[in-house]
Amino acid sequence: MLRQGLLMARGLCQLMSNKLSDSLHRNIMKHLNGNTRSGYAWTSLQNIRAVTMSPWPFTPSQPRDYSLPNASWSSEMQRLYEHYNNMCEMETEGGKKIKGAWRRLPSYNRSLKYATGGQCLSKLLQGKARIFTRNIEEQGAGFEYVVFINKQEKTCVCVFQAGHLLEGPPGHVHGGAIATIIDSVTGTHATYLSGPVMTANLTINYRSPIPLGSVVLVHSSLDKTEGRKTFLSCQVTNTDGSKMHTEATGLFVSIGVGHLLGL
Ligand SMILES: CCCCCCCC/C=C\CCCCCCCC(=O)SCCNC(=O)CCNC(=O)[C@H](O)C(C)(C)COP(=O)(O)OP(=O)(O)OC[C@H]1O[C@@H](n2cnc3c(N)ncnc32)[C@H](O)[C@@H]1OP(=O)(O)O
Repeated sequence: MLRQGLLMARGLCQLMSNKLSDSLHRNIMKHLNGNTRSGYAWTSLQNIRAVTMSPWPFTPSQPRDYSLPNASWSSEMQRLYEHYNNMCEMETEGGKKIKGAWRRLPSYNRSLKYATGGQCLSKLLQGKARIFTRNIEEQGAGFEYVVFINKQEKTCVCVFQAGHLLEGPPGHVHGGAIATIIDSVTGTHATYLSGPVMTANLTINYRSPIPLGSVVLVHSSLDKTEGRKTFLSCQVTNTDGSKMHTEATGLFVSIGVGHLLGL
């Protein structure tokens, strides 16, 4: 089972390798080609692909990239998206690459078929597994967010608009939803830095409530790495940075394919 998982993961990575050259992909390939401690390529794979990935392993059509603007995005959300997007590496019409420190991470709503769904689910339900933050179909109702990574500074920022289905205290965002976006952003950041990881510890201080429907920034930065451990800090602020909503620290431990396959 482990060998099969590794072979499928490696096959998929190779399919993508012509078009993928970022460090996240290199990180995953390094792990797949290395020992079994970190030999799988779950959700990270589709999250690093932009529009051109082919062939897609689930459906004949391209999957939706949830990190792109949609009609539910407020003008503030759109403005911040453009702000960071304008600092990303870009290709001009002449095919020339303009360097930018930032990179937008595409985001899809499911993991790789062979590495998701959970051993406790029937085959039918395994196919229905969806990423927690991307499973509300109504645009704007749940988590609207886009993640940008700064390769040079090893930092990460997420522009997050919290929809009406994330209510906790009246008119404000649920603490669990805040924890979810923090876990997702820092988990993605840790994966980008260290390859496949799982959250071992997340410590959260809620400083001020986040109004439902507002846009906030989720900043993640690397504190240190120690062997298999990646330590990150995270702050959630309003969009001009004048108000601290939430502070967190996270520990992410590098894992191998066997960990998720129950081996
Ligand atoms: C995260 C990946 C994201 C991928 C993103 C891809 C791109 C984006 C795609 C889609 C976006 C979605 C993003 C979602 C993100 C969500 C992430 C989650 O929510 S993960 C689910 C919740 N977490 C669990 O369920 C773990 C459960 N725990 C475990 O499985 C194990 O405990 C594990 C793997 C964490 C460690 O187990 P061991 O057996 O491999 O290793 P041992 O020896 O126990 O620990 C290694 C070192 O870490 C320390 N350690 C472990 N746990 C610790 C803790 N809680 N506090 C402090 N230190 C701890 C230990 O003391 C040890 O340190 P010494 O090497 O001796 O120095």
